[in-house]
Amino acid sequence: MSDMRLIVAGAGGRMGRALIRTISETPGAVLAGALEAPGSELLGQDAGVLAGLPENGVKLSADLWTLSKDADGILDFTVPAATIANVAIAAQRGLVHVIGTTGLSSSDNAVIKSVTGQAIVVQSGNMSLGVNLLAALVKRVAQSLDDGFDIEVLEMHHKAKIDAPSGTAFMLGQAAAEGRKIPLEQHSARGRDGLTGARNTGDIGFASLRGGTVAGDHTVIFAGPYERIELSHKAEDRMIFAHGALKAAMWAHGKKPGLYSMADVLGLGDM
Ligand SMILES: NC(=O)C1=CN([C@@H]2O[C@H](COP(=O)(O)OP(=O)(O)OC[C@H]3O[C@@H](n4cnc5c(N)ncnc54)[C@H](OP(=O)(O)O)[C@@H]3O)[C@@H](O)[C@H]2O)C=CC1
Ligand SMILES: O=C(O)C1=N[C@H](C(=O)O)C[C@H](O)C1
Repeated sequence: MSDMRLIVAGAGGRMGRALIRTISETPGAVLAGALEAPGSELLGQDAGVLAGLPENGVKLSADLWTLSKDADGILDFTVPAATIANVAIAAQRGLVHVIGTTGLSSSDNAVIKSVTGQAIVVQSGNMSLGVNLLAALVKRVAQSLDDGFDIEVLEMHHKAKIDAPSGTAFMLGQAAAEGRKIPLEQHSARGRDGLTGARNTGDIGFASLRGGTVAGDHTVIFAGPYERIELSHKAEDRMIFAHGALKAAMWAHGKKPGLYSMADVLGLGDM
C-alpha cells in the first residue's frame, strides 16, 4: 500500500505540533496538509518549522476542502466547533477521521455518529495505550465491587486546558458505569461546591485540577469501608497521544465506514 497521506488539523497547537513530528518519524505516513483556524496568524507558515523540524514545504492553510483533495486521513485535535465542521468534509471526501478533540457536547457526538454510515471515524478522549488499558481495568474492577465502594475520578492537566472534566475522565467514568451496569448520565456527580449534602450511593464523582504543564494525570478511586483501591495513569509526554493517533489512522486505512474506538485499534475490545 502507498504511504498514507495525512492532514493535521490544529497544526499550530500543542497536539498539532506533536503530530507533525510523529508523522515525520513514521514509515508509511506522510504529511499532506496542515490546517489552522481561519484568521490565525500562523496561516502560510511552514508546518515543519513550526514543529521544530527542518522546513517541509507544507504551509498552514484554513481550507480543508482544497487540502483534502489528495489526502487519506485527518488527525483532528482542535476545538469542538472545528471538529464538527471537519466531520462533514471528511465524510464527503471519504477520509479516515481520527478525532481526539474533547469537550464535545452530546449533540456534537450525535453529528459525528450521523456520518459514520459513510465515514471512517476513530474517536477517543485519550489515544494512549496506557489509558485504554486503564479503562478496561476500571470496568473489570467496577464489575466486582458493589455500590458499597464509591467511585471517584480525579484528573489534573496543564493550565491552558479549556474543558473539564477531561475527555479521559469521562471515558473512565463510562468504563466504571459499564462495569456496574448503570447509565452514567443518571449517576454522575460533578462540580461539588458549598452545602452539597451527603454523597448519593452509586454516584460516580468527577474532580478536576488545573496547573503548570501536566500532560494528563488520571486516577479512579474505589473508596469502600476501611479500604481504598486507586488505579492511576500519568502521561509524561503528549507524544504518547500522537503515537496513538498515528496508529489509529493507519489501522483504520481501508476499513469499512463506522465509528471505531481506541479499544478497537488496540484490540482491547473484549477485555
Ligand atoms: N484524545 C487524546 O488523546 C487527546 C486529546 N486532546 C484534546 O485535543 C484538543 C487540542 O488540544 P491541544 O493541542 O492541547 O490544544 P491547542 O489549543 O494547543 O490546539 C488546538 C489548535 O486548534 C486550532 N483551531 C481552532 N479552531 C480551528 C479550526 N477551525 N480549524 C483548524 N484549527 C483550529 C487552534 O488554533 P487557535 O489557537 O488559533 O484557536 C489551536 O492551534 C483538546 O480538545 C484536547 O483535550 C489533547 C491531547 C490528547
Ligand atoms: O487537553 C489535554 O492536554 C488532554 N486532553 C485529553 C482529555 O481531555 O482527556 C487527553 C489528555 O489527557 C490530554
